[in-house]
Amino acid sequence: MDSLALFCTGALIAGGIYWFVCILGPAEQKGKRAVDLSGGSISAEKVQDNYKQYWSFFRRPKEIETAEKVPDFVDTFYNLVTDIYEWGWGGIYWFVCILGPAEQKGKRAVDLSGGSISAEKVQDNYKQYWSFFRRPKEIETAEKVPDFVDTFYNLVTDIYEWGWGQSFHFSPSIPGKSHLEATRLHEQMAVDLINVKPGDRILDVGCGVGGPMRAIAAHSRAKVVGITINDYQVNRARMHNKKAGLDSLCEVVQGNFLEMPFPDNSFDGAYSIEATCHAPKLEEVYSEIFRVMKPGSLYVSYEWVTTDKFKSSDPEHVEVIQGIERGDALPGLRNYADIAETARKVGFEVVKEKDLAKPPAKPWWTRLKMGRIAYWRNHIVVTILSALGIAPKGTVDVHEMLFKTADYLTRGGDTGIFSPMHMILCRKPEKKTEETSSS
Ligand SMILES: C=C(CC[C@@H](C)[C@H]1CC[C@H]2C3=CC[C@H]4[C@H](C)[C@@H](O)CC[C@]4(C)[C@H]3CC[C@]12C)C(C)C
Ligand SMILES: C[S@@+](CC[C@H](N)C(=O)[O-])C[C@H]1O[C@@H](n2cnc3c(N)ncnc32)[C@H](O)[C@@H]1O
Repeated sequence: MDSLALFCTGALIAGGIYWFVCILGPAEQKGKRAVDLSGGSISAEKVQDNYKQYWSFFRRPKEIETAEKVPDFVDTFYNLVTDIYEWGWGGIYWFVCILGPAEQKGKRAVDLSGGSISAEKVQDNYKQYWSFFRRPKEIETAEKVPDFVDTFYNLVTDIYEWGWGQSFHFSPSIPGKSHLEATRLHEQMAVDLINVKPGDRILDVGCGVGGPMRAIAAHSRAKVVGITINDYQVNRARMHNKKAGLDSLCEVVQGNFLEMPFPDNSFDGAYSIEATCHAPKLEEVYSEIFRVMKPGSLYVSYEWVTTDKFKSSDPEHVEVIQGIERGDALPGLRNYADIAETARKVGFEVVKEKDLAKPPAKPWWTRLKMGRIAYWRNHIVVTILSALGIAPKGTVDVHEMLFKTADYLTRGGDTGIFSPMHMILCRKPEKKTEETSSS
């Protein structure tokens, strides 16, 4: 059996088991399960008799003469069928919800698109993306990176939202807490670190569709301005902000974080969550952030890095890191030691630095591992939707790329050679120091 056939068979078996379990599982969130089917208010041992009576009464509806008996038999009918209806419709509803929202009001599989790329160009754009990022170490034309990152987010934004939620980042698992709660705590920690007050204006560098921005605005009551290179994300983020009733606190701007459309010294604080890793040179984005921050204000970043366990002489380490780079549009992962050095170089004081992935924190990658069955199911859904012409051609390739990337990320976590949450907290000094003003 070749690998494609093996993959399809595996996917079908996994999908079948999952679906079987879920037919027997909840119809809606807390709905009706097949194992709970009953005879309504008829006791279990009388269901068969009641069915026979019902059937002999309604078998020939045209001949029903005793009209006053009808309501009673209608009642019997509903006792017999209510659970089956609930289960059956629930099953259909549930299937739609497999195709449905990741979070409460998220993205449905039938709405998967190529972002701002028209459906017929998705496959070509994927090929262009892939030929650019296939060998990240060889990327020489750094100025092309933001364009390709933009293409990447056109291709993946809907899949991320559908399969992950509105926050495009990781967070350490927290026993007893859901992914969503752990995500929120990780986001709130960022804004707590930069000491902002209600009404302050802060910057979200690389804001995605704004999951963190909304959580941070709601938690701190600060006004958050987010910037993303991707136009499609701007529209999604604005739509979500409005739906969440947070549009008075959250603003979203399309732009390149290497040349931001904001005046000098205009923000009371800034943060970036797993976004600056897309910059070809960290120094360029850090110096832009430094420029727009007010003197004395704080900036926190969660950076993607290779850790002290990474050995460039180990081919397996290199394979994992390159796999992460190409599946995540990264022009080259940085080593953790470069982060603080770059921050200082652009003029920041480094207040604190800590890898939030290190124990006692619980693994951030368990969510990826646990999601594997869902990825197979998603793969089947995407393949079917794409074959039916509902999802753009190319969506299957993008999904497959993400599938592989999830595996590299998990290996990066398991081996400890990679962290997506190397935290650095920096202050812009009140006055420029001698050293930075002369350099
Ligand atoms: C910070 C970045 C993104 C980090 C994560 C949010 C995403 C990295 C890999 C993504 C995913 C991998 C597998 C997908 C799966 C196959 C699909 O069925 C559903 C979506 C995934 C789980 C997807 C979700 C987002 C990620 C976890 C980078 C880009 C700097
Ligand atoms: C992995 S997402 C993280 C989004 C968000 N911080 C979150 O956690 O949900 C990275 C974000 O960085 C943005 N980005 C990457 N390169 C950029 C650039 N040059 N200018 C502006 N935004 C950029 C992407 O558009 C995307 O929104």
